[in-house]
Amino acid sequence: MSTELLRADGIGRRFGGFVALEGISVAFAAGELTSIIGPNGAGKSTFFNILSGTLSPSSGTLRFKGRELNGLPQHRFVHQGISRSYQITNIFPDLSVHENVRVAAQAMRVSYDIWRKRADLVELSERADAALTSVGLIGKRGELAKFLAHGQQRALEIAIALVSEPELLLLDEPTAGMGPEETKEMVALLERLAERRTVLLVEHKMKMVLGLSQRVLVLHHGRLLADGKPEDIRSNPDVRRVYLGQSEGYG
Ligand SMILES: Nc1ncnc2c1ncn2[C@@H]1O[C@H](COP(=O)(O)OP(=O)(O)OP(=O)(O)O)[C@@H](O)[C@H]1O
Repeated sequence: MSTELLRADGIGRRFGGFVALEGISVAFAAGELTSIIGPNGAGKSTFFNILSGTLSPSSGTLRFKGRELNGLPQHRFVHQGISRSYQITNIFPDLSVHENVRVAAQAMRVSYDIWRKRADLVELSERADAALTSVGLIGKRGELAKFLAHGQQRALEIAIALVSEPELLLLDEPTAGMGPEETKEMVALLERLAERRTVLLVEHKMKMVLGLSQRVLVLHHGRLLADGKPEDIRSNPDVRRVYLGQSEGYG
């Protein structure tokens, strides 16, 4: 039987008088790779931001391994075991690849001790390298981040999210801006990452999502339109209707 990791109950979000999300109830099992899709403006980012602690819900409850998360700041989500990547590049271009991840590891520390022992710094460095190995960037550790190709920069963002060793990894459009070749490499990376942890991602590329995910949630107008295995989503008439006329078809 699969263990429930994250549970959202009746999640809603308003922006002024506008209802961006309403009544979303969904539970995520440990070990699954789930994708959230939906047409533009469906509420994907809003929901993703709520699940990662970047945004508070206006209503509803969020629980991680049974513990309520509502009201916790985002760094506490990270300490609970939930880590996210950012779609907007969140890296320091003039730092090396390794330094980018090490800085993230350092920032995770609850308190900063200026008399930190050398052993601690070595440990941070090793953690950074382990995260870089996980995303296939260890060979680039000494390069300045700004010289990485776009796909490699996206992989670096994921390494930054991985350095806290999260149980739940949330990825915001990991293949955004990528061509077919880079997308293929990212999909292979996501598959590898999902072997050892629970992954939840927001994506626009429907064909890729259906090939990669074990489960797909479809949002539409701030509500959960469909929730199921890729094959069920592919044949779901409601999903087909909302995607009709969109440039990103089923492929
Ligand atoms: N800070 C905000 N203030 C006001 N309205 C917002 C805010 N953030 C999102 N919205 C509105 O909420 C709705 C859902 O937005 P959201 O960004 O979550 O959709 P999305 O599915 O991620 O869209 P896209 O695929 O275009 O990124 C949209 O109508 C958007 O205009």
